[in-house]
Amino acid sequence: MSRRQSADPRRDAIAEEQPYVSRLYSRLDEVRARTAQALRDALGRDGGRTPQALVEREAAADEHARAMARLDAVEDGLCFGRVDRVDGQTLYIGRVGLRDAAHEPLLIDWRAPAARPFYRATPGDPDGLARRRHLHLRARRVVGVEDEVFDLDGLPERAHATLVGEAALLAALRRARTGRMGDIVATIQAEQDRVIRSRLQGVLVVQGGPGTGKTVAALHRAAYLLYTHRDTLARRGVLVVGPNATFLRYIAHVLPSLGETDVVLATPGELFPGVRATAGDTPEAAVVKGGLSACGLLRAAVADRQRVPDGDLEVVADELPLRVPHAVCREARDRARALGVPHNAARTPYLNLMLTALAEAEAALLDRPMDAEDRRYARKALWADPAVRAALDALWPELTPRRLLRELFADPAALDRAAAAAGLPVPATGEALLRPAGAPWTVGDVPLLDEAAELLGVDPAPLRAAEERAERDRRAREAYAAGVLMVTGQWEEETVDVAGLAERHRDPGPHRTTAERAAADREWAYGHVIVDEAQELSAMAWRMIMRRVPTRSMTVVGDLAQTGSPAGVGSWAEALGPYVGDRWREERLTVNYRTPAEIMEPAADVLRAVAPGQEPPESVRHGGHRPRAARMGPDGLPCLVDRELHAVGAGRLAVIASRAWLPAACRALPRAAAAGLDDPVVLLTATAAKGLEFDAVIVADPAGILAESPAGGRDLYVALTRATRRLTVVHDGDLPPVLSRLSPSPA
Ligand SMILES: Nc1ncnc2c1ncn2[C@@H]1O[C@H](COP(=O)(O)OP(=O)(O)OP(=O)(O)O)[C@@H](O)[C@H]1O
Repeated sequence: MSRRQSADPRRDAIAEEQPYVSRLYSRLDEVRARTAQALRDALGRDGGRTPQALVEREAAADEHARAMARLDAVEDGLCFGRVDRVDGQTLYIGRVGLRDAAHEPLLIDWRAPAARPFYRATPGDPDGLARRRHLHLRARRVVGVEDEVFDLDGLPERAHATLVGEAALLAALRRARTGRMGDIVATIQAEQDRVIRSRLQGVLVVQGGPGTGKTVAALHRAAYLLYTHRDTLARRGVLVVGPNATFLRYIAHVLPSLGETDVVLATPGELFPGVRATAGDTPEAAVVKGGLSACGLLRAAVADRQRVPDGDLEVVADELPLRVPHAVCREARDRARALGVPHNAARTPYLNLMLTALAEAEAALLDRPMDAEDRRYARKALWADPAVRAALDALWPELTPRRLLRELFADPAALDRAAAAAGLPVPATGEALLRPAGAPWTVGDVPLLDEAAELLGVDPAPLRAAEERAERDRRAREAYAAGVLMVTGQWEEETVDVAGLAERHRDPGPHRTTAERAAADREWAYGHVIVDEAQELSAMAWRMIMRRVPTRSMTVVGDLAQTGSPAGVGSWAEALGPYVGDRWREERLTVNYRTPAEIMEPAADVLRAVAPGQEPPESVRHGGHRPRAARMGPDGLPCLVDRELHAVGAGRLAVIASRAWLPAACRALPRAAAAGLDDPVVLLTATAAKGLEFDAVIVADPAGILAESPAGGRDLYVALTRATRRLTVVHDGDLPPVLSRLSPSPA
């Protein structure tokens, strides 16, 4: 280098990097301009006026628009790393891959194999690197660099040898929270990188304590898989399942910031198209609905809708009193059941048998012989009679999943019959499930709706409506095409046919992305499914999710020590065994990036009490504010909130309260009660706080949280581990013994 070295090597390094970074941004601008032009061309293209051509144009424009969005997403922090290999090669690592005009790589996408050593190299195993450099950019300017030199001879044995880019990592962790999760491309750690780059096939379980980066690593894995297997996954889509809408909003920004927008994010309550369930169940109902014995309950409930009249079937049709003997009705039902097809599919054969029996009763009454043609006609005429239709509908109705469940849960006698047939306790099962017919759908209902859809078969109503619509459209197109041929004088030409011309004018509907199509289709098979907070899922929810991914290509993320749902799983083997046996692999994340060691101490006491076998994760950060306990009632909260807010400056604060304190806390903090995650202060229950984090946390009424559910201890563990900087526990009675480490101080 010809430039003279100054006394400040860091400034020299910044000056050394700026020209290369500027070149990267110039190249990014060129690629953007090219993509914008391609988008304009696609929009302006006149490929003909047929609907097909319009859709093709829309699809091409959509592709370019996405590429544009991807390029826009990488503006901030385009390049964040550089590696100098021992073989003399230097590579720059960034959010996207860029090549120069001669196709030589300028910037390596963080997901490319060549970027791997940037994340994996440690002093103990430098993976071919002589040096790793972290670059910090602000608005296209290099403002900081930080080097790790893998000079093994010069390095002592260090306990933190597993941390990658420690200073950059700590700087990232010290930043105030914004209410939204951010990406971590610049500071992914080696154990997280193993999760992110694990192969697509099979089930990967990521088990780790709070704050170990399970969620953020899983989202980077989605981006990595989409990059590495774009062909398969762009076609089939990726589904990310998260526990609730607040959590999905919290993580929603991560994938777009990595340039990936085509992923379906859904809660378990949204996995049945057309239903958005948010209501919870009582613990008793959650246990009944979540256990696999709910399958037997639903099977019995469907069988209960395939009825035989108490005596003979008697119907007055067209003023004739018709009678079908009880035994014939029973035989018709048993024969339809024996077909072994779903309820709605077996209805047509059942109706045919019953209409034939009624037609024969009619013929006998009129003393009229009947041939096959007469029988067909008589069946049709009988089916048109409202009295006949009502009688047969009552015996074998056409059912949708919603109707089956709504009517079952509102009918105590039907619940008892189904529970008894399924070998479940009577009347306890019915008492747990009974509710008014108009009650909203609960999250626990959704896997049951899905199960019911399997038992009932295709919902015939929308199918019939779609068929009728398609037929109407076809006739309209043919009439239009015939008109065109008349006007153009081609009517007589044999080479032009009306149906063919009509087909060319078929409107295939608006272009929809894979994610949109997948989210609307219950039977969509995703290319990969990521399940976060997976410990909360019931056995029935697992059944539903497994239907969405027949290839079993999945990432299952969770912490068994944080299970709050009474229907949640006890072990990963229990959850996954029924679907993949023992063919799943596990990665463990062991380092806590969120909670400082001082806050983890009382949390670890709680963990030892509620989950003795589980180890708390090791905190990266030490030496922060010591957590404390304060005796006060809900009316002391506003003052404490003000003090804590002042202490965290621009950061975010959460009050996590027991359900017992919630009404009074809402009155004391009305703004926080109505707030979202973007607001400075938010009031939540421990269940709602799962997966989230805040600079400061006030845990209100720990004794209440402990007492409120069988999983109260785990809920308290979740609440205590949400803080990145400050934790205060407030209580009006005695502090629970498990928190005795927190010395009470006057409020
Ligand atoms: N390598 C990293 N670099 C920078 N920040 C990180 C890194 N890994 C994790 N974090 C940060 O640590 C915090 C915790 O991550 P995350 O929410 O993914 O943890 P989790 O294991 O899902 O926690 P929980 O089980 O409590 O939901 C987040 O703010 C995340 O951005």
